[in-house]
Amino acid sequence: MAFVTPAGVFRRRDLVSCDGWLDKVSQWIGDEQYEDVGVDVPGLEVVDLKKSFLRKEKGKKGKRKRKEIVHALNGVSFTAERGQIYGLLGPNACGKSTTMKCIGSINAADSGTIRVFGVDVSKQPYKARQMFGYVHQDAGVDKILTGREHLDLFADLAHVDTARKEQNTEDLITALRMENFIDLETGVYSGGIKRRLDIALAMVHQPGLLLLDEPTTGLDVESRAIIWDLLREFRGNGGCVLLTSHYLEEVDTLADVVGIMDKGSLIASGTTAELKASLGGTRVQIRIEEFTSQTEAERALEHLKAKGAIRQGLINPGLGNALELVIPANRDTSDAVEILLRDAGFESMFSVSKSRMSLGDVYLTATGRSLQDADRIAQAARDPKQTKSEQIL
Ligand SMILES: Nc1ncnc2c1ncn2[C@@H]1O[C@H](COP(=O)(O)OP(=O)(O)OP(=O)(O)O)[C@@H](O)[C@H]1O
Repeated sequence: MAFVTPAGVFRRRDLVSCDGWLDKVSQWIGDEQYEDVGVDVPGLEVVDLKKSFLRKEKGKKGKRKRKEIVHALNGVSFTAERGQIYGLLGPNACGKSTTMKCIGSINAADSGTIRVFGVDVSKQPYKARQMFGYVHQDAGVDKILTGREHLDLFADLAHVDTARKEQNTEDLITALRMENFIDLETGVYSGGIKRRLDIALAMVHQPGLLLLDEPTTGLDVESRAIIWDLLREFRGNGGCVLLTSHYLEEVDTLADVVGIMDKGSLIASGTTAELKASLGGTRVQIRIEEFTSQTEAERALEHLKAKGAIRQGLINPGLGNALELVIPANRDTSDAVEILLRDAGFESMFSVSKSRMSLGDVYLTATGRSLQDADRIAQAARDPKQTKSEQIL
């Protein structure tokens, strides 16, 4: 686990074992980190970001190790303004965390530019870190310290003066409703409370940009609602947020602008309303039978494709092999599809439902896969050893 603090990036082992660590940190921070920046620059600018990894597979005795280059980011560009939540959406392994890690200066990008409030992250990392707070994908708190001790430590690392530290700490404890937990060792915290503390740690030095890598994955409903409220308040005060998520609903609800990532590239971006409107079609779900066989569902889908009746379509095994279809705007929607299916010998439908486009449909239309399917494929392709080493980091 890495802690990203304004003073640098540290591993958990540094935190527990390094004597005199704070003194060392003090030498690394200069006063220039605290200079004000212009108010007109965007919170975050990412230009043509590229990053590849060399993935090495450990060979068995006597056998060669296999090496493979993974192009995690293929030139990603986007801008997030102040007072805006920018949601990065995409399946496993599409490059969301790598984007975050490059912005957060955990990974060095191969090429491209990242500016946080106008400050180039690769040229002035310490200054940039003063301006953002980073919440890692996995909870990054230490078991042996209390929540308050963590906050104290992180505020000290950022050289927050005592009065401001006390005020910020109290504000965050109240906003995240942590009063009953803050003086307990974090070893006894539930996942939701740990996550709330993680967010408090990222905000204790009052950054202008928050980088949140899947902040609510697996959280209870209460913690999620509390975090959402805090993010809305932060945005309302002019803060800028970059958020990655697997949850369509979260991005749809929170984000002002959404970037959809696939295979290391940003394939679409805009407000959720713009993205949905750009599709200009209708979403239809058809269940031929309550439980349609895979063969019959495939035959029906092929028939609709051959007739040019749909723009995208897939079979949903989780719903009795239902057909999930995107029908172009100029087509007469579900009735025409039903007639075509009847022509192909499918007598009556178990159910037919129409809806407006969702963010999931935007993804489906852009990639030809549902987000869930893309997740499953990426999960299967991912190297388990590398995944483990990323988790340890
Ligand atoms: N340190 C690393 N070494 C080798 N490959 C890596 C490393 N970090 C990431 N990758 C690879 O880069 C690609 C993008 O990974 P990344 O973690 O950015 O995806 P993601 O979209 O955040 O997925 P998830 O939601 O599962 O975290 C993946 O193929 C991943 O295996």
